[in-house]
Amino acid sequence: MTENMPGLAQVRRAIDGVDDGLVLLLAARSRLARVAGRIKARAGAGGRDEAREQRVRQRAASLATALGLEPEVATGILELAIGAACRDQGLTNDLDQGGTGGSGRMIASTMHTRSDPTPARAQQLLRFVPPPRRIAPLLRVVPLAVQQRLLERAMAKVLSGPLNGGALEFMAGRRLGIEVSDLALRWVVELQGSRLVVVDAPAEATVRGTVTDLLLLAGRLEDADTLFFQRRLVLTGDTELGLTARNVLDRLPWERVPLGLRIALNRGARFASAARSAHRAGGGANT
Ligand SMILES: C=C(O[C@@H]1C=C(C(=O)O)C=C[C@H]1O)C(=O)O
Repeated sequence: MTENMPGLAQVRRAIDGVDDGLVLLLAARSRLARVAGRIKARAGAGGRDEAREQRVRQRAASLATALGLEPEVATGILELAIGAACRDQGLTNDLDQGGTGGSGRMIASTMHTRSDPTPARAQQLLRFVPPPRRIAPLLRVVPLAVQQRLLERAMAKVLSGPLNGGALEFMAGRRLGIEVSDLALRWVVELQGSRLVVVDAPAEATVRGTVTDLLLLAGRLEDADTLFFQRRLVLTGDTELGLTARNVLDRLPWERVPLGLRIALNRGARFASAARSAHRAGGGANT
């Protein structure tokens, strides 16, 4: 059938050549990463370098955009390459409890869940977990005041360091919206004194995302840049306020968040993400 299309065979041969080149380049990258790993190990500084990984992703996304390629194509391939390089160096994706990285932060990578595949049986069971949009109507029976109090308490816990250290001063009198799209939840928070409170007023800037992506961000399993690049988190309204808030959250001293909460967020995010993958694999959409 394809032989009837003039020129197609030649173009496909050229595509094959490019694909071979891609694989060759990936093999070369893998060798170089191994050398980097050895150099770091010799210097006694083995471990993942989150900031470096972030720069790698950002460079690829910018170059791809400049070349008219979807940035996700480049970052997706690099994400796989970085994950493989880390596994090659024997680096794990687990919670960083102040170990090798030096920064004490947990490693953020989209590979966390993918490099730790969910066993087939668990995958089947996860499909029975209702997707968030089906849980949304149930949440509506939770009184608004209760929801607000829970959110205020969670923010006070997670953000106690920046709140007491004055890092959130820029939020004084400003109103930031948080929208969990698939749960149909929406809050507007404002800094009053040293407390973030939920208010009943329009937001100046809003961050919107699914519960799974927001949990992945809060649990540091994915970083804000990746989520914004991939438009899984969307910022609307006053961009400056939104970006400042995002940057502060990005620099959040994770090691100061109570360990129990860190683990709960991490587990919750992994669970939500695994359930989403199971739904997608099962043909579910928008979960
Ligand atoms: C290769 C290195 O090790 C890891 C792998 C990276 C990569 O594949 O680009 C980047 C940072 C490190 O987490 C390195 O430190 O450069």
